[in-house]
Amino acid sequence: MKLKRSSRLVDMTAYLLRHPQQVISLSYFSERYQSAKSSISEDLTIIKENFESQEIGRLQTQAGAAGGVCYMPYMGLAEVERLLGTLRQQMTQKDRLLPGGYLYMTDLLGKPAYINAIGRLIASVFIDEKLDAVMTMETKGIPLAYAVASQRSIPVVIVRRSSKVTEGSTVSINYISGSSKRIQTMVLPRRSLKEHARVLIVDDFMKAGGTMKGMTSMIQEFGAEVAGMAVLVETKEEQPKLVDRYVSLLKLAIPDRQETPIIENGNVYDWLPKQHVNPTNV
Ligand SMILES: O=P(O)(O)OC[C@H]1C[C@H](OP(=O)(O)OP(=O)(O)O)[C@H](O)[C@@H]1O
Repeated sequence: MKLKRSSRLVDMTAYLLRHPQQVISLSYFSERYQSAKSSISEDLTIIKENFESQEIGRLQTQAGAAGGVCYMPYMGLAEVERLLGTLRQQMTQKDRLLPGGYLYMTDLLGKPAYINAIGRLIASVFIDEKLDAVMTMETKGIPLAYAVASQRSIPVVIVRRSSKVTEGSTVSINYISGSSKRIQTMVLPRRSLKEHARVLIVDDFMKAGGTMKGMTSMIQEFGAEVAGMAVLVETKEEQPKLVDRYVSLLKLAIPDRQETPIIENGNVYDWLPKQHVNPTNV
């Protein structure tokens, strides 16, 4: 389709936003818009400058025959602070505290606006990491895993508590879930991960870290690698956790006999890549 530059810029931007982390050749855009590569290159420079000034993401150019341009989403610091502030405000409600030191978050995990923003933030933290898959443990971590994976155009791998005849042969490991101090089982179909795959593990909540530790063991069973670990909320108690070097967006503290949870920022600011300057007020 032959478009004038302003329409080309809108269509190209929409195309890039719909194909995160995918290398798109200049030839593709040149044919799509029936325009010279030099015009396309100028267009991409305009988009890149706007993406970066508006903190929407990076537009990386890759040289060579298989080269092209790749949109890598990231969330700017101002948006990070707004998102964490909103989540803290939503979670600091008296009736969210559950027996056993849990926090009711299912309503928040079910809101696309929240879960997609949380996915974009976690993807921002790992923007410089090569990732082949996102792993989570059924059930509440699943929306979060898809939100992160969609920012990187990579698959989600869901670990279950028991094997299903509909998933073929499986690998099964036992782990101690710190929450319940009981030996539990994790199961993953053999087809899920290739050797040397780099896997980001995400979950909605971390108490003792046993579930996260179990998933790292599962990844090792497949000869794959843990590229990182991220949770939406960790508990301030149950320290030290059974894993270290994980990212947490928020931290739950439960003061004695107080019914209202205290929600603080987790360690995410320590993990944000260099283009985010750490705020002074956290
Ligand atoms: O750090 P740990 O002590 O291992 O606990 C974290 C677990 C517990 C909880 O899952 P559940 O609520 O048990 O299960 P589901 O997500 O299926 O509701 C949460 O989603 C993490 O997976």
